[in-house]
Amino acid sequence: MSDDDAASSAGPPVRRVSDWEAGALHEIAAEHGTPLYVQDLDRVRENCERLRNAFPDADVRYAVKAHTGRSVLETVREAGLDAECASAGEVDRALAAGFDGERLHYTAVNPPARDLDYVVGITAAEPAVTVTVGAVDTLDRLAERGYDGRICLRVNPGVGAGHHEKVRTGAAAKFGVPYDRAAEVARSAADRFNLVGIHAHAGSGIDPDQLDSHRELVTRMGELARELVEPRAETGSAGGDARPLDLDYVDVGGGFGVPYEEDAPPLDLHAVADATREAVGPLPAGVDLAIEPGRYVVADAGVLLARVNTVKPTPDGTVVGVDAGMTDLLRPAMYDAYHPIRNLGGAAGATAPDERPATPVTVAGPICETGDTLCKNRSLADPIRGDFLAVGITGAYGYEMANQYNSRPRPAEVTLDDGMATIARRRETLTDLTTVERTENDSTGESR
Ligand SMILES: Cc1ncc(COP(=O)(O)O)c(C=O)c1O
Ligand SMILES: N[C@@H](CCCC[NH3+])C(=O)O
Repeated sequence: MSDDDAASSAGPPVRRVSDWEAGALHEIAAEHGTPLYVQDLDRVRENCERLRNAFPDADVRYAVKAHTGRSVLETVREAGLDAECASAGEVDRALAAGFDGERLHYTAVNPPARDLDYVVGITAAEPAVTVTVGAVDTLDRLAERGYDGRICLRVNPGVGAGHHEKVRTGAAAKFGVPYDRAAEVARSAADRFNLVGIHAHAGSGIDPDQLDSHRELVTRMGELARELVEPRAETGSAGGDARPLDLDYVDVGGGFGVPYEEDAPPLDLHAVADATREAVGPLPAGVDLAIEPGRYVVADAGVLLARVNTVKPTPDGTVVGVDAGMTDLLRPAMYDAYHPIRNLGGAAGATAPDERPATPVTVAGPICETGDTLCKNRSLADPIRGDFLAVGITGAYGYEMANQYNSRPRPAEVTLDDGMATIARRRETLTDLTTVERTENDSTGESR
């Protein structure tokens, strides 16, 4: 089946910023103010369905870090996906959104003691939360806490991919046990814990031209799974240990890219799925394929609405000041990431944006940093003070990376469900900025 066929049941392969209904966004912005994230749960559902169509035989785990909002987690759970969590906080959110422990995978990267204590603690009540471990020290720290639950071994496959060097994890030494030690560490882990799987993740934002790296990673993981489950004596790990292990899955990570540029082609998910199955090769009986996409599920389900407050001609071109900046959407400042921007109009008495000339502009936020721009020298329908701008493809790693730098309260978020807008996360207030600070009457600061 091609992506076009799948589209009939799960919508088009990507939703562009031009596909959003301007009138509806105007109404939402007028009611809730800006900056404001809007997340469409119907689109999240479509994306889940598209993934399940493309990978019907795989366990699909949503990488919660992309968007942790409760209604998004509930939507993903109802769509039948499991959850991959990066911290105790994400596990807690997923449980609160109704995921059963057995549908949760906690990927522990240099985990703080507090996170391990939490997960070991809840495992008494939620026996099947799986902890994915990428270092022998982490195994030891779990054993010290009496953990005897499900373990997955994170492997560093030595091959990475992704939209920016800062998000290529597959070859970064921080992540996982080096590939050539993985079999030995897996066998010793199986002596102490219930080892159920192996895992690797190439990185985030894998575009069509990086599929070779994904393929290489998957090939290595398929080979490792066979070596562990169906060892031949001569392929035993160091010391000649060739005991067969009993694994449930090989998780080849997430990272499926979405097109941010207006003219970039969408990933052909069915081609990715075919390449994945071919690269992993024949898996031993009882071993399933697992994937853990985040961005693909939520990115094009979201837009960020901002309002133009300043239009300034300068010798370097027109600078359009808006009320959303790098504290609301960090990706352009952090990765030079491109997000499409559409002028929705709305300035009092002004003509509709499609009747205005296109002008090259830099869109800058309210933060006291030169890098606080959402785009540079981009052609937009001539912005006028009072217009609303829609910044597209912000549903993944948008609100999640928002912060309070410059003492700016985080923005609000509205979800759309069957077109109905509901406030999902209220706008922070100035009071929220200081709620964790010690006061004169509070000697420890810990009770608040
Ligand atoms: C371990 C792990 N799994 C899954 C993901 C999801 O990546 P993406 O949102 O690009 O699909 C990430 C993020 O890079 C990750 O670190
Ligand atoms: N935060 C990154 C993705 C990193 C995913 C975590 N490993 C982004 O916005 O593209």
